Amino acid sequence: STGDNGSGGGRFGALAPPPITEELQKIDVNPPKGTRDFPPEEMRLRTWLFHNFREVSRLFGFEEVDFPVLESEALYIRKAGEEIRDQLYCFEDRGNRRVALRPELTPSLARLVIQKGKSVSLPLKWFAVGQCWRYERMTRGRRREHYQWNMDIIGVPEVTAEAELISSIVTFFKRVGITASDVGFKVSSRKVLQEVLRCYSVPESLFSKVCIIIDKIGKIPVDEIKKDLKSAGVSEEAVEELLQVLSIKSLTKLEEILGGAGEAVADLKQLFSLAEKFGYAEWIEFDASIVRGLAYYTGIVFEGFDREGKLRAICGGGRYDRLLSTFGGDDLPACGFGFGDAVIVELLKDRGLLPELSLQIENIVCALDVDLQGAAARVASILREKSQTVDLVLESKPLKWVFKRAARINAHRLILVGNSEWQRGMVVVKILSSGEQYEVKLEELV
Ligand SMILES: OCc1cccc(Br)n1
Repeated sequence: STGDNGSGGGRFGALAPPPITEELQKIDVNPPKGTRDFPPEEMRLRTWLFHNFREVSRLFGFEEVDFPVLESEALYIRKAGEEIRDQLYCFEDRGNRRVALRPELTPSLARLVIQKGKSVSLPLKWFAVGQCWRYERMTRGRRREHYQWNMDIIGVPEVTAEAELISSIVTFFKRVGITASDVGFKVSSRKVLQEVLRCYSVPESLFSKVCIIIDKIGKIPVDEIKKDLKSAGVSEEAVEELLQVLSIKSLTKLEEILGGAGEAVADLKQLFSLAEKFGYAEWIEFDASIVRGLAYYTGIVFEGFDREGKLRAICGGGRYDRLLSTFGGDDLPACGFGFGDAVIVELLKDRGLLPELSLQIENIVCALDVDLQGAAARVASILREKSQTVDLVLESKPLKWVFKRAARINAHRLILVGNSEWQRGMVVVKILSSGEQYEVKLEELV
């Protein structure tokens, strides 16, 4: 015997340690800052949204892909001073590897395309719906995760690829009831910037950095933009000309300034012509100030905006013909877009377009006697084998409870398994909307 009388005193009385009681700390039941739970109602809306993303991607002949949420940090280390770099959710794993929660999907797609190499035939039309992360100081109260729908076309140098992508987003908007009077696309090309910078002999090596600075137009004072451009190495004269050109909102005016020989004007004219053919010309407008905030864009860029000007950009994308070579691969023409799951829901709410999504269950099955629980389970299985949805009451409950649950889950009918009926191979069916009630043979239950 240990002489321990269980009082915690033990043989040596006071010397023994006190009994260890599990300190039950109440954990914080909220999700981490900037992240969301998706309880059933929110999950139904998310499923509806993603279903529309996937349906449009299917209509356009795109194949679904996905990648790890965790990627090598190296995929996102670009020296152009992007916001996405400053907000990288990165850390060193237990193998001392620098890793990051993906802030976007395009670099993963580029990595997979390189990995696949010649084993895939071009053009590739891939889409993904994936959670992306950023570590932003919560002072701005913004989220740290969102789900992005991406569609990408790899291997098509022509502007038809960008036109097709914009068409897919317009198709999505129309599916969910959004019209050209609700949203539009601002379209430009980074080649506009490139041609202006070349006129002032600004080195190509500054191109990405200048784009990232220009993308801050409207977000920080213009004097800061000018200061940043000059400290990046752009001459005062080039800065003034650049800002002038970026204020242009007409393609005709742009052609007057840049001339009609450059690729920028040619690409944009072709895109607007294709928009007419696709039937979405009323959705797009030229705006030279659009450059987007990712360093790797090289040509056409676009962003979806709400015409009331209340929300941040709904989606954005463009051409990125040089991304693969930054990962050591052979360059391939590429373009794509990202479409977040949060701003669109705010827009749908604003426009009264959120769908009515409630749980719909065809049958609630209940045993009227505890000895008939097995019989009720059998009825449930028979109905499920006929692809009928069944909520099986799993415990002995008063009928009042069953009717309340039936109402809560929007059950269409109540199947009651009672002794006298079961003895005759029957069950009772009650149509809950009408109150109609009848007996039916088990084998005839449909
Ligand atoms: O829109 C850029 C972005 C990237 C990751 C997570 C969130 Br929220 N937002």
